Amino acid sequence: MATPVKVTVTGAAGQIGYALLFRIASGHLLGADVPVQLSLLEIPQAVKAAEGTAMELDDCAFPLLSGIEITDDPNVAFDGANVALLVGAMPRKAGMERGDLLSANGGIFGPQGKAINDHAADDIKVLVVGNPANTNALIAQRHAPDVPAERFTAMTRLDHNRALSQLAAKLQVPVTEIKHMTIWGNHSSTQYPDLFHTEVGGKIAAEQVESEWLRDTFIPTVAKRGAAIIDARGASSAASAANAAIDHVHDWVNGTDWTSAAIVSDGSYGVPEGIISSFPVRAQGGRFEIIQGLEIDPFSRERIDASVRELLEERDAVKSLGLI
Ligand SMILES: NC(=O)c1ccc[n+]([C@@H]2O[C@H](COP(=O)([O-])OP(=O)(O)OC[C@H]3O[C@@H](n4cnc5c(N)ncnc54)[C@H](O)[C@@H]3O)[C@@H](O)[C@H]2O)c1
Ligand SMILES: O=C(O)C[C@H](O)C(=O)O
Repeated sequence: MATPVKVTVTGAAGQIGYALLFRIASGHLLGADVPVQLSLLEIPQAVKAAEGTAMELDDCAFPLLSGIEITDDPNVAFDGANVALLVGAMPRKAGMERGDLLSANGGIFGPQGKAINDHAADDIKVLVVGNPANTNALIAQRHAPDVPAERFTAMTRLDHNRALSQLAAKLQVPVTEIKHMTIWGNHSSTQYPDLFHTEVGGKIAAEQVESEWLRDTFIPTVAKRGAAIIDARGASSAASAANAAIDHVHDWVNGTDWTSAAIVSDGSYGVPEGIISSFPVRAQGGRFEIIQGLEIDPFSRERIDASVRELLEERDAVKSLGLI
């Protein structure tokens, strides 16, 4: 068998962790022929619960799972890691915005970024799920000067999938007929799900829906879906978040011609260089690249700029907290 790929999952005993680990171990993250070594990072109080999940993973006898290690030490957890899923962080409660979690969660990501810098494998790929995901990814990236910045990403794939599903329901088409969906900006209520480049049946989606629906229903439904889930479930999204994390890494590694991911900006589309913002991306040879050359209409420009402004405010807030 090939050498196993080491996948480190933080917050392994949490609700996303529980929905994620079994799918990684069964081959959905990297492919049905890629053996996986799992490394679970938890805080000391939750190590026992992570051990319980590991017992269940053992009991599945997954052919691709070559081993599981569990630790509360980031230096051990990230040692030799090829893929790191940074999930461990507090979820928001009803009435909070994700940005309200910055001071509670920001402190987690500096030490983890440094541990990745010092111990991870040369090909490390990092996906930050813990909220506020974009800015936590920025914190981690800034603590890892030896790792190429492009390896730090944050998750907007859940927003992308939500947008696909809402549009498919509206137009009564299968999600597979929708091409070129894009989420711009922050994984927050300012995000901009863009239907002006999305195509359904080869035609622009924005031209197939009423402009009021696009503005007053579609955008807010997608952008506030996380809060609606918390309201309905009494807990933040877990299985759909785990599914999106699988999609993000799977496509990053195996390639895609178009999806959404929050990656370090190179200044494209007027998004200031260095912040981690969602773009339309393709993946090729294990690298994301921003899809270039899209025309941005004034309606879209205003919304992209608003979300980017929020990212700049979050960056300045973590600067003043001494986190970057
Ligand atoms: N980007 C997205 O689309 C998206 C979607 C859903 C949830 N989230 C976020 O993901 C995070 C996790 O959500 P959840 O529902 O699994 O929460 P949860 O509370 O069920 O689990 C979080 C786990 O993280 C662990 N943890 C806390 N600090 C840690 C640290 N320093 N190192 C390792 N583990 C640590 C906790 O012990 C806990 O087991 C939250 O911040 C949530 O808001 C993001
Ligand atoms: O909304 C949240 O706080 C959880 C997560 O980010 C989501 O989008 O479901």
